[in-house]
This record gives sequence, C-alpha cells and structure tokens, in this order.
Amino acid sequence: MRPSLPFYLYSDWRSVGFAFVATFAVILPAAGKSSRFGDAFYKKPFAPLENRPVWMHAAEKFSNRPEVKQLLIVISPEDKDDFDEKFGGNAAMMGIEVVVGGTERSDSVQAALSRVRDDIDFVAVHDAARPCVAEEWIDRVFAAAEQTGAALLAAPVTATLKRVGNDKIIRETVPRETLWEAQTPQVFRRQLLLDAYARRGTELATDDAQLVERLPHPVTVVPCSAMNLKITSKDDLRLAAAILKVLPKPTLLSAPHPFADDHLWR
Ligand SMILES: Nc1ccn([C@@H]2O[C@H](COP(=O)(O)OP(=O)(O)OP(=O)(O)O)[C@@H](O)[C@H]2O)c(=O)n1
Ligand SMILES: C[C@](O)(CO)[C@H](O)COP(=O)(O)O
Repeated sequence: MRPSLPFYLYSDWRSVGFAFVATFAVILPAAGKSSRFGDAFYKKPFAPLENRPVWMHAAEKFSNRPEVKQLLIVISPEDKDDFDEKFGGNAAMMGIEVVVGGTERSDSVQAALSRVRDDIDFVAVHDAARPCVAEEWIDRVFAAAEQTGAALLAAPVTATLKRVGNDKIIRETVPRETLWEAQTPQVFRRQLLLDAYARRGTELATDDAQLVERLPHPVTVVPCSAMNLKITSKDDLRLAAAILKVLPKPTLLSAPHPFADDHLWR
C-alpha cells in the first residue's frame, strides 16, 4: 500500500484548505475448512484461478487503494506454515499481515480486528473466497460506510424461494420482495465493529453485519451484482473464471453516489 498523508491539500479559486481522507483496514477471512468445496488437495482460498490463488484476486482489489492503510489475511492454524511457505513472499510484497484464525468465521474476523491499528477509521471485511469483486463496487460500499457508519454489498433475491422440510416437501413459498443476499465487503466504522464484537458472546453469526444489527445500529445495503459471488463449490470456481473475463473495469470517473438509481449492477 502506498503511504500517504491522512489529508489532502485542495485549492481552487475560492479557497485553499485541507480535507481529511478516511482510512481503511481490510480483513480477508481465509481460515475456513472449505468443506463444501470438496477438493482433496486445495482449500478454496488457495485454489488456482486464472494463474493466481483465489485469495490473491480478492487481496489485489484492495492492496493498491490509497485509502487502504492496513491489509490482514486470516489463515487457519493448520494452514499457516503452508501459507507462509507458498505465499509468504507475495503477502509481504502486498503489505499483507497474516493472522491465525479460529473455529468460526467470527472468531477469525475478531482475531484480525484485534490487530487493526487505532488510527484506522473504517474496517472492511471481505471474504477471501470472493475473488470477483470489482473496484467500482468497493468504491460504492466504502462511500456508503463513510456516510452511514455501516454498509455492505448485497444482491436482491431474484429466484422464487421455498421453505422445505427434511422430507424435501415444500412447506412454504417465501415472499422475496424484501429479501437480499448479503455479500462482502461489509464495512463499518472501526469502533462500531469493535463494540459489536465486544458484545458477540457465544451467539453464532455468519456475517459481521448481524453483530452490528444486534447493537442495534442501522446497516445500509448497497445494491451489487450477483457476479460478486462467494466460491463455495467447485462449480463456483468455474463461474468465477468466466466472470473475471467480463468484470467491469475500473472507471476513471469517481464512483456514482452509492444510493444513485442508475446502478450498473443489474
Ligand atoms: N472459521 C472460519 C470460517 C470461514 N472463514 C472464511 O470466511 C469466508 C466465508 O466462509 P465460507 O464460504 O463458509 O468458507 P468455509 O467455512 O471454508 O466453507 P464451508 O462452510 O464449505 O466449510 C471464507 O473465505 C472462509 O475462508 C474464516 O476465515 N474462518
Ligand atoms: C459473509 C457472507 O459471505 C455473506 O453472505 C456469508 O455469510 C459467509 O457465510 P459462510 O457460511 O461462512 O459461507
């Protein structure tokens, strides 16, 4: 990451002044068991995707952003030595700190959160298993978090959802009008996420927003494309390879207002 001052000097014919730029830390959880991935050799964050491991595709979307001042990847204890041997050099070159994770995803995030520097304003948590995130989507969720304190990328549910019994018989068709599928990055003011994790207790949470919702604190959804998929199965890895070929390229213009109606995510 490029060091830079936490402010920039701006000037125009009306004034000369300082504007403070928010700073971000990014946590990349990669310490899961990949039990649904079903590969005897690779866990999904380390599986090869277009000549690089999955985690590296996710990390490189953040490592050159000027506002990202700290990048941490979370690796399981049993994978730590292997990761250091295979990818330790890459992580060092990208300025990525390696943290040992825990049993649950929340344990892993909490381990990294304890390493986030006090001078950081916002913390973004992005699954290392989501390699297809586009820079412009990151722009939008970062901007939304700066405005609201808590925001995440999500895609509206478009399929018909059924609640099904163990006998595989449909019990209910679930109204989908207000349902969204949460993605990552999930981005929070640092102290807010610290407060949420301090109150976590033993309750399970499959994402970080749940813990902030419980405070309670409002969390804003930033609409995103279903192309920001999480690799869970081997089929998802094949899909990701195809998506990387058509992913929106970074735009030179600044990202539109995160709540603009003219989303490109459709
Ligand atoms: N204890 C855990 C569990 C998950 N993760 C990470 O959180 C992301 C999302 O989790 P998920 O897709 O569920 O990964 P796994 O838990 O590995 O998947 P599975 O449930 O198939 O084992 C992944 O990048 C995963 O590596 C983590 O860092 N620590
Ligand atoms: C964080 C997440 O990717 C949002 O959809 C999802 O909750 C991860 O859940 P998982 O069970 O750990 O895959």
